[in-house]
Amino acid sequence: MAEQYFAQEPHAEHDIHEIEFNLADLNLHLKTDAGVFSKSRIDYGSVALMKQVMELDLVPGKILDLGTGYGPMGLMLAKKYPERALDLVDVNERALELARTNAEFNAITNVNIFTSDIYETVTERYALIVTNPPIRAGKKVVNQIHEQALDHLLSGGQIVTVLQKKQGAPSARKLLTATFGNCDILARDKGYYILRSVKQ
Ligand SMILES: C[S@@+](CC[C@H](N)C(=O)[O-])C[C@H]1O[C@@H](n2cnc3c(N)ncnc32)[C@H](O)[C@@H]1O
Repeated sequence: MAEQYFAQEPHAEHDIHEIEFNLADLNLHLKTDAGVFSKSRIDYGSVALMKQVMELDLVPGKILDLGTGYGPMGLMLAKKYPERALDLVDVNERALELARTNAEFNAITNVNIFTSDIYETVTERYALIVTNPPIRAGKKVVNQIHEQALDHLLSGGQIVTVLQKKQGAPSARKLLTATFGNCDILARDKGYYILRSVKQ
């Protein structure tokens, strides 16, 4: 069976790619590799999510990118909010190493990049949690990411997530609504739903 992108220590032979991520007037130059999610281009869902997130008003506080991969979302937010601290976490060590390299290469210093299985090693509360959740890791993991966000957000903090309709966006919306008492669809883009819940 092919190795999954959420393997903790991928063994796939290295295949370094360099890609650009441009959004608004911000630019990132990113290295990707075999064994990590969406190595050839920034995932469509991640771009769709980021377009919405860049427009949000946030309460003061830190930002968490849960399942950061090689860092496209968290590093872009770090550039947008140089005055905020960000935590970027994943279980895939190769992805985390790339995210660290990418932070350094883009001269980004306001990020802390570390291993966390879902929220296992996350101790803070955040103004914003962004996630393009690991659908292939299974519904249980995706549900935990959404449900447990409530305990890791500040009052007024928001979680923004992206799922395709066919990969469970409607049931994720139900769970988020049950957990937070609210869940907006910020955008529908080619079958991707960008969902946002706010901690009251
Ligand atoms: C759909 S990818 C998104 C990656 C990146 N945010 C992007 O936009 O390209 C989901 C990420 O979640 C990570 N992941 C899988 N299971 C996880 C878990 N239990 N805890 C934290 N991250 C996990 C995967 O390794 C992968 O990097």
